[in-house]
Amino acid sequence: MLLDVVTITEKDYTPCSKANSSKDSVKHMLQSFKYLFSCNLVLSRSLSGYVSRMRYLMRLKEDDEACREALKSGKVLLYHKLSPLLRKTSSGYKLASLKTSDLEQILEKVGKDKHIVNESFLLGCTDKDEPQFSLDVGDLDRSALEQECRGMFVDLRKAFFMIPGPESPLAAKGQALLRWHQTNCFCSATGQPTVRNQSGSFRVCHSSGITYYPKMAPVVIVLVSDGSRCLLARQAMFPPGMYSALSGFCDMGESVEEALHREVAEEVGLEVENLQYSGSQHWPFPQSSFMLACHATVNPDKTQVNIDKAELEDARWFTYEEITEALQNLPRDPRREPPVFWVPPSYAIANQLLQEWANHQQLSRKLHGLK
Ligand SMILES: NC(=O)C1=CN([C@@H]2O[C@H](COP(=O)(O)OP(=O)(O)OC[C@H]3O[C@@H](n4cnc5c(N)ncnc54)[C@H](OP(=O)(O)O)[C@@H]3O)[C@@H](O)[C@H]2O)C=CC1
Ligand SMILES: [Mg+2]
Repeated sequence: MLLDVVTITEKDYTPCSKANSSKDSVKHMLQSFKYLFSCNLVLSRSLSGYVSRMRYLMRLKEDDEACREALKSGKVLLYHKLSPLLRKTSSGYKLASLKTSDLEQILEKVGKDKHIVNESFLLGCTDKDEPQFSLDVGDLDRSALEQECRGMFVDLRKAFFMIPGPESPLAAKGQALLRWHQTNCFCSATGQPTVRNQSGSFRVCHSSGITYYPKMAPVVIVLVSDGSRCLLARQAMFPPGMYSALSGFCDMGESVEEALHREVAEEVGLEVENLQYSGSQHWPFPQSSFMLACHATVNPDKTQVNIDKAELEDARWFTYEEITEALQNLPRDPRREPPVFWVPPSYAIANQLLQEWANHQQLSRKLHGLK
């Protein structure tokens, strides 16, 4: 089924959609399909299997005893001071996912009480219906653990370059949940300790009765196009040569559209139109952000950028050729000298926006008989 859908082309869609769809919306539909698949929303999976898995996870979040039971037969992703444990395989590195019983033995070998596994937080469920958890063992000896686990703890940013793409969201989620619990141990109203439920889906202050749920900060990210070029910017803190789409935190009370118009106006002094939603992503750096990604256009006669130097070091328009070259030229190896101009890697939603923009440009060039 996956192959059937992915090989549908714009041409295939055009006859049945002529009556009510423009070519742009057909392209957008195709992009949305590709995005669904890249997100691993596995449509071929039977609905009942997916629904029962979600219902099972829901029960684990609500029922502490059921969650404790699930942990016994589950898998745990181990972190050390928020760095995930990776294991070498024949083809590279993978996130290490330890059986709870194996982890208990490892903990005993390094002289720790095996019951600290109960401090794990529920992350989800594998395709084989195994519940998955995350646990930070940052107060234990790192090298002793690495030896016992036959792996190594790697900073998450570096780990993203090493692990297979589909594992990145899970590694990020594990870290985000751990960080949230580590930084929300006290009630902001009473200063009293908060207590987690077994799954870690919330913390409660028994003194004030306030329940705290894990939080993400909504961020808009937008790739602005003038029809033939796209606008990228860099902050002084970015690695040398890296440019990305414009982004910014939503203010309290703002809609995505308002945040997006405001951020572009603030950062580069332009007014955008034709907003088109592309997708979303949880982003763990530096704290949990919820990235909402869109495309937008500006009038090709009004492309003069006026940079807010407090926020951005540079912002400029890039051609289709520059973008396609940068997309093929990702610095996979952080030890190598980066190219003069490069863009965020494939695990970042900025990369998805650029891929979509390049595909769109390629199609419209074909339609206009250009190379
Ligand atoms: N996944 C992806 O493809 C990409 C992800 N991003 C992420 O998007 C996020 C936002 O982008 P950025 O352009 O820096 O944002 P902004 O343009 O809003 O600029 C950051 C400003 O927001 C302040 N700030 C920090 N945290 C928050 C918050 N939770 N709510 C409101 N304001 C805040 C900062 O203050 P101060 O620093 O002074 O404390 C700083 O002044 C970053 O976390 C970045 O990593 C960005 C581009 C690509
Ligand atoms: Mg910004």
